[in-house]
Amino acid sequence: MTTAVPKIRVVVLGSSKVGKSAVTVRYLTKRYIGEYCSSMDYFYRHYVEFDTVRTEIEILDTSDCEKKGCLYEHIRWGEAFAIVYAVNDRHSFHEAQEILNQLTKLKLPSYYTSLLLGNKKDLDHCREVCVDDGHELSLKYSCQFYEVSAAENFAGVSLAFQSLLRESRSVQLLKSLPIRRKLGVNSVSKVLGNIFGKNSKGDRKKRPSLSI
Ligand SMILES: Nc1nc2c(ncn2[C@@H]2O[C@H](COP(=O)(O)OP(=O)(O)OP(=O)(O)O)[C@@H](O)[C@H]2O)c(=O)[nH]1
Repeated sequence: MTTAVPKIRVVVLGSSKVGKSAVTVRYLTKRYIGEYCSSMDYFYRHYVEFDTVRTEIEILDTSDCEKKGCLYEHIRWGEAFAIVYAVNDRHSFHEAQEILNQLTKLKLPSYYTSLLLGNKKDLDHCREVCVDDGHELSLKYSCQFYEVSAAENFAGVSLAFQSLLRESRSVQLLKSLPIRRKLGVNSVSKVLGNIFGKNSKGDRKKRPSLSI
């Protein structure tokens, strides 16, 4: 009997021209491509390995979905979300906040994971959004937060996507556990500890590796 390959559906959202395609392609290919055809959504399929388990990743890099009116559809489809803004564009930060707001309204109470990504960190000289604003917003919506530059390097972008995927995979594993009775607080902390790398005494275990 063949076991199904686990799958994570990722949606990349954000205002126009913040670098959604740039960060997505940087993550997938390590390359930076300056210009993309706007007004198109791009769909990618990609595989990563979590603790020797091959996982299929589907990434939807969206474009102008507020104007096209397909935000709702994209939010319904995805289970992990990267919300991108540009640090030199205050308006894009407000739009990111609006998307996080919509996510909360449309997705809860089902599980989803989200990542707030401040792109174009290299344009520090014309910054309109400070790091603290990003942190604050991520705390408000309980999402991960990274500032990156798709133009300048691969490492930051890769780390951000890996964290989002790892959290999403952990949530999937938790959901798939055959819980027949209510777990006590200790049991829940044990399960979380196993996934996030702590044992029940609070000692940190070696983090499982992720190769892409
Ligand atoms: N300086 C700088 N420019 C960037 C960076 N990332 C993307 N850009 C530039 O920003 C512009 C928009 O990038 P895209 O990746 O097309 O942005 P997008 O959000 O996918 O755009 P739409 O699909 O039209 O909404 C391009 O000119 C990129 O070269 C970055 O990290 N730093």
